[in-house]
Amino acid sequence: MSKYQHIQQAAYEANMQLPKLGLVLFTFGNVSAADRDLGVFAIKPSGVPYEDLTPGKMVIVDFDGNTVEGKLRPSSDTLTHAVLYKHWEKIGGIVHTHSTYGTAWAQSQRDIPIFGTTHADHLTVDIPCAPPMNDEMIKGNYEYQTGFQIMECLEQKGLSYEEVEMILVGNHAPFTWGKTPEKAVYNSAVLETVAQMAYLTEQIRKDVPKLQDSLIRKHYERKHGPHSYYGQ
Ligand SMILES: O=C(CO)[C@@H](O)[C@@H](O)COP(=O)(O)O
Repeated sequence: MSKYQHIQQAAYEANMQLPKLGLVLFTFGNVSAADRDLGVFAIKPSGVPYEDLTPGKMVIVDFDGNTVEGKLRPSSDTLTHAVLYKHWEKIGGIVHTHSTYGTAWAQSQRDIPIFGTTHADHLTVDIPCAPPMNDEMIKGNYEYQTGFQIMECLEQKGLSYEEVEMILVGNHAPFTWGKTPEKAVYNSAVLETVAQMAYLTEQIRKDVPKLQDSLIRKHYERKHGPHSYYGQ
């Protein structure tokens, strides 16, 4: 019996939500669940179809990206997860998907504008898109660099990872996180829904005005409590 079975079970259950929510195809994407006291996380094995997953197949990795337990190769995005767990002390779950609308916005290298209250219920700002990697970063370790691409984008925009729990990585796809893997999965579904609504909104009308700050504040604080607004 693995001493990590609690996070293997949590990672397995969260991974199985992705195909159920229509957020992944075949073996795209991955979810991890961390135990911060043990300094490790359980992550989906690379290239394994969701229908073949079991809790025991989740690979245990430390926050430096070293495999601690497991026979299978951890996800190819493991180092991105490791960088974020190492630098963001309050997160316990990370999701990466190639969900259609979120990935289309990431490929367009655009932030997803805040057009409506559905978006404002979850964030008070546009969903950020990290600029694509430069040649220098690409020469390095791609997945390791993606973690820094994500952190640097939030930092440059003056955003906190505890308030904005989702991002698009330019030319790649969405990453989301949260205190738990369940919250990270929830955030991935919210991102995909908001991405689809924003795309369709721009199809209906090109010059769409963004939601006014007063309504963003009203909606966000109604859901998250007074003085929780952090928009720009
Ligand atoms: O981002 C990508 C590929 O661009 C990965 O999420 C996707 O192919 C899944 O890879 P893994 O099976 O997790 O190694």
